Amino acid sequence: MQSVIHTATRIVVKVGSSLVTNDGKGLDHAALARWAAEIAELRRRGKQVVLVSSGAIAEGCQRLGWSKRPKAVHELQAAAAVGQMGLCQAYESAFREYGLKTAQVLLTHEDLSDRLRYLNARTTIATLLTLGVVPIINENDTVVTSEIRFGDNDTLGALVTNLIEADALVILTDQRGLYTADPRKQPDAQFMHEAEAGTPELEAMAGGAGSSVGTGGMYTKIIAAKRAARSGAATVIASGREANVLSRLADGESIGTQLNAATTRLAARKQWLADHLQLSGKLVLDDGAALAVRERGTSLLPIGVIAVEGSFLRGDAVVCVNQQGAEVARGLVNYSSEEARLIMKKATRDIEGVLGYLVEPELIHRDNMVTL
Ligand SMILES: Nc1ncnc2c1ncn2[C@@H]1O[C@H](COP(=O)(O)OP(=O)(O)O)[C@@H](O)[C@H]1O
Ligand SMILES: N[C@@H](CCC(=O)OP(=O)(O)O)C(=O)O
Repeated sequence: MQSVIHTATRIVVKVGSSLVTNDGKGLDHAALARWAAEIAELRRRGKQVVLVSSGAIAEGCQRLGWSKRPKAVHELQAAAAVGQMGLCQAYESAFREYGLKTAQVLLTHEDLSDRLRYLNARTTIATLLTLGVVPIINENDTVVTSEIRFGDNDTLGALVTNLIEADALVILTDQRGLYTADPRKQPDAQFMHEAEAGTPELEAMAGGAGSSVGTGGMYTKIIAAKRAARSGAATVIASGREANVLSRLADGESIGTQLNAATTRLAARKQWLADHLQLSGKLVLDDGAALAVRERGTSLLPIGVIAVEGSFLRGDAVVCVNQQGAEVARGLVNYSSEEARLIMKKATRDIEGVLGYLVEPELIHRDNMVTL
């Protein structure tokens, strides 16, 4: 089997607390340096990489001299705030060695469930990737309450994979990959090289949280793979201590456990936009725009829109129809209906003059649109 990472162009790499903090002993700078070197190598091969890193709470506890992870939420939040500083600093210097800039992105559940914030997060991360920056993502632990936390970063990694429509999620952990049972408890458990993500048999294989510093265990990794598969991404669970793990995966070497998505990315995205989004309005396209969007999959510019119907906000889903009323595409719109009415039929360069600001050059970016 050739690893999916060989052909993947956009990859989310998640590293867990136990790895990042050397089982809670403090930031493992040597490991961070290794991953930075590897991610730099992936970038050289033309791949875009987003890093989801845990470790803020564990590092914060270490810096505060707490030998045990506290139970109280406010203490966990304080520890995260202290530790996140250390994480950022360490990643920044590790990546600087390879001439790469990093960006800190802290997300909450609401950022991914609210459509406007979703669109903003998606656009910002895409922009960072285009600029050649490595986004380093963690949960914004300081402001979230226990009921709405992702809690473990496996879930966050999967949601980021969905958010940016990555081709693959790589979860680096302290085990070689997935076994038929927790190898800490059952030493005779069998190693699994490949499986389909999201099957009930797979969920049965994972015990609870494994290490004392991590929170998820293998169960959250399996659920993460199921979520990632919804946007058509495969998940690889592998050891972050394996030498050159990322570049070897990129060479196609089969390392760790690969959990494949049953659906393709394109099919998943069409399904998502077709099923789950309530349409808030309609844009009527002129013949040229309808043709360009449908045949060439281009972004929709304001100049190609001749009428705006309904009331919607930036980030809402709208339907695009041709002058005969036939549906051409659906997508997440960058401007509200009020703004869209002002800028329709206008060239992109005129948007700023009309509105006094430019949010995006397109009314709907091609990445946020599916043609039917
Ligand atoms: N079926 C399984 N295969 C492999 N590891 C498992 C399995 N079930 C439970 N585990 C445990 O999950 C742990 C990894 O999860 P966790 O400690 O949360 O890591 P991380 O901090 O990397 O997210 C392993 O050390 C292992 O003990
Ligand atoms: N946001 C938290 C991560 C939570 C956590 O422990 O995640 P993980 O180790 O991936 O199971 C932190 O930075 O400490």
